[in-house]
Amino acid sequence: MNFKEVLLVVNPISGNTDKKGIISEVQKELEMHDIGFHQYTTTGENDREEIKSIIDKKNIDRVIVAGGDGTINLVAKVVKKYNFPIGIIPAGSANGLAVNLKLPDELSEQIETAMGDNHIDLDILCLNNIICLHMSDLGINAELIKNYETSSIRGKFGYLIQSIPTLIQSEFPFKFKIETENCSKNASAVLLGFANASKYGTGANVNPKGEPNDGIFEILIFKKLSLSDILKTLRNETDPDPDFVEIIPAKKAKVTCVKPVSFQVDGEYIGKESEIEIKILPEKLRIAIP
Ligand SMILES: Nc1ncnc2c1ncn2[C@@H]1O[C@H](COP(=O)(O)OP(=O)(O)OP(=O)(O)O)[C@@H](O)[C@H]1O
Repeated sequence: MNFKEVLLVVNPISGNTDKKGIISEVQKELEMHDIGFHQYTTTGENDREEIKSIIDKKNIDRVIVAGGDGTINLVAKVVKKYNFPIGIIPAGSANGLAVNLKLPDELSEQIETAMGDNHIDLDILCLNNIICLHMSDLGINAELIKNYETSSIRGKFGYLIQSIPTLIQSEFPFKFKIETENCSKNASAVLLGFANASKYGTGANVNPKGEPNDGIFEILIFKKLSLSDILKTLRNETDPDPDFVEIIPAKKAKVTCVKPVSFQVDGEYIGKESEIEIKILPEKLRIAIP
């Protein structure tokens, strides 16, 4: 192992699960290899500043994140300036990035991967100056996340409960103008996705050709809510019907909304937006993979 000091960043609320088992296993493994163990528990406030300060003061040379996509995104904002990889112990409600990176299900294998030498240099999308590692979207999914964040029930069940009022209240379809380096078009959609990977955290394979390290992102125009097509994506069928989802690869793009539309990045609700500028940052994020 070519690192000496590890910071474990733990989100205590993510996925509505207790993280004591993860913390003790990571600590045990590091002690066995004579590697320094440091822990930071997120509070939801000033986490970036606190993490940066620990990395600098303790000469941290690997960060392991135990949380969901929102926590990984938070850590990425700090760590992308440093040269070491981050390891991921998936511990969120829907671990979209972990699903796409095919991280193992067993904690012992997750720890082994997080401390291993294999890595991927992940593209980092930037949407209106907000970084995205996995999936962002405008429309009904962001409305669902907004309703989830204001409710008291966490975890997957919380999302399920919010899906019905979200469907009833939503004013879809939303109208957009999409401009990329290659095309300009108007679109009407239930959801307009910006994908740096192929799957949502549910495992729905909505962007079968998407790779997280190819220097390209995909704009996904979901034209209708179709249960049969959603089930096909969940069954991992890799040939989506163009009447359900149209996919536009791009290196940069601008999307203008006819009316402001709810917007989310890596599972965090941002707000209602009228215009989104999307590009890929020149720097990459190094993540340990199996
Ligand atoms: N101690 C804390 N108390 C409350 N919120 C926190 C705390 N630490 C982090 N957060 C919030 O957790 C969110 C990130 O959660 P993450 O996406 O990693 O997991 P998740 O299980 O997908 O989350 P959620 O249950 O919200 O879907 C951020 O909004 C962050 O502000």
